[in-house]
Amino acid sequence: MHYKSTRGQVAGVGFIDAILMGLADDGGLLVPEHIPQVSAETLKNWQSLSYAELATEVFSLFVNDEIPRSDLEKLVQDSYGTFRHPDVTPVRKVRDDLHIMELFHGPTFAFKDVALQFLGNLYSYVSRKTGSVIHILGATSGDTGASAIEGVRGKEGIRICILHPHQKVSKVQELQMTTVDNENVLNLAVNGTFDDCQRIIKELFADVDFKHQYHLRAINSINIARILAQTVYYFYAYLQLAQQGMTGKLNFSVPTGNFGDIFAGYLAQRMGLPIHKLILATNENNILERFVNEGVYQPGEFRGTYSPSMDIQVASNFERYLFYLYGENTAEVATLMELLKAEGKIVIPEDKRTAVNAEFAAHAVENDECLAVISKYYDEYDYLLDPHTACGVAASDGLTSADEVTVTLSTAHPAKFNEAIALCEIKQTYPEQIEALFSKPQHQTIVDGTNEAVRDKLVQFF
Ligand SMILES: N[C@@H](CCOP(=O)(O)O)C(=O)O
Repeated sequence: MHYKSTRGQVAGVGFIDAILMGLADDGGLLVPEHIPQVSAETLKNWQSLSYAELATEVFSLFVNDEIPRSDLEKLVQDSYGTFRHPDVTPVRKVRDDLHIMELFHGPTFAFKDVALQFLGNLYSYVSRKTGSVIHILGATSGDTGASAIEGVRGKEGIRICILHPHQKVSKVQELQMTTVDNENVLNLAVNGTFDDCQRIIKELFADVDFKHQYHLRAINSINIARILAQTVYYFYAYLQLAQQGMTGKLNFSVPTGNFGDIFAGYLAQRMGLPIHKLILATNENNILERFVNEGVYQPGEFRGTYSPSMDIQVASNFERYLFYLYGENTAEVATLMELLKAEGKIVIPEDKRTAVNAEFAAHAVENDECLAVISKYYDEYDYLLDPHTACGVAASDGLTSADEVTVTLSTAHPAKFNEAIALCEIKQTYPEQIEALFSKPQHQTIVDGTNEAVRDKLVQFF
C-alpha cells in the first residue's frame, strides 16, 4: 500500500515513510492510494478474533510487507497488552437501541490510547530498524498529549514535545501530562487555545526545512497511523454485536472535535463495514455540526465547555473528508483549502450537501444539555458518562430512528472530567492511577502562542 496527499503533490509514499512524514510535505494530509475492501465473508471470518488479532488483520491491509507479520503481531500484542479490559474496547448495552463502546481502558483513560500505544511502539520499532531520529511534536486539547507522552516516555531514541492550551484542559488532563518526569518529555503550556497550538505545529511541520532538520514527527490525527488504528474498534463493535445476533441498521455516534475519530468510522464504512449512519456530536464549538446541517465550514468564536477535548474550531481531518467528498480530486481540495485561508470559510454546493447528509447526521450539544444527560443516565441507567460521551449520547438520543441501534463511542473515563461531574452533584471515586497524580510535582513551561516562541523551545530541546 502506498499513500498520497490530499493536495496532489506527494504520492507513492510507503507505510513507514507515511508515518514518519506525518503532515504531507505539500501541506495536505496523507490518505491510502486505494481503500482496501473487506467483504461480507471476511467479516464473518473475523467474528471470533480477539481485539489484537483483528487489529493485526486490519493493519496488514495497510502495511503490506513493510513490516513482517510476526513483527506486526508483536507490536499489536505489546500495544493492547497494556489495557485494563480483556476486550480492549468492550461494548456495553444500555438500552435496546443504545450501546456504549468504552474506549477508555488504556493507560491514560481515553480513546487516544488505542492508537497511541500502537504508534509509540511503532516509532520505537522504526527507530531501531531504520535508525530514524524520532522527535515528536504534538498539540493537544487534553487527551492526545497525555496518551502520546505515555506511549513514548523513557523510550530510547525518542523525544516528545506537547503543546497544550494553558489552563484550558481539565485538572486531571494537565496532571497526566505535567507530572511525567522523564527527560525525553517537554510540556509547553501555550497562552491561547487548542486551535493556536494546532496552528503552530502545522506551521512548523509545513516548514519542510525545519521539519527535516529537527526530524519532526507527528502523533496527532494528521498522522495516518492514528486513523488506521482507530478504524479497528468500529469493526470490533460491529463484530461483537453481530456475534450477539444483531442484524438491523447500525449507527455510530461519535463525539468529535478534530474529525479524526469519526473519519476513522467513515473509512471503515468505505472499506465495507455496514454502518447505517454516522452521527457526529459536537459541543458548543460546533463548526462540524454547522457543516453537516448548513453546508458551511467556517470557524466561529471559541467557547469554553465541559468537554474541553472538543473545544476545537478548526478540525484537522476535515480535509481528508473533503478529498473523498470531491471524488478524490486533489486540485479541488487544494483550491478549497486556499479559499478557507483567504476567505475564512468553505461553502459547499447543494449536490455535495445531499452527499454529506446521506453519510452524516449531526447535533451540537449545549453546556446545560451535556450536564442534563450526565445526570439522566446516572439516575436512570446507573451509568456515569464523561461529558464528551454525554455529547455523543445526546446526539444519539436525538438522531436514532425507531428501527436503528446506535453504538456511542465513549471517548474518556469520567474521572478525567470531575469539573463537570461535580456540577451534576455526583460524587465519583477516582481510579488509583488518577488519584496518585494529585501528589506529584508538575513540569511545564508557559509560552506565548506564537510560532517563534515555540520554535525557540524546540531548538533547545531537540
Ligand atoms: N481532542 C484532541 C485534540 C487533538 O486531536 P487529534 O485527534 O488530532 O490528536 C486532544 O484531546 O488532544
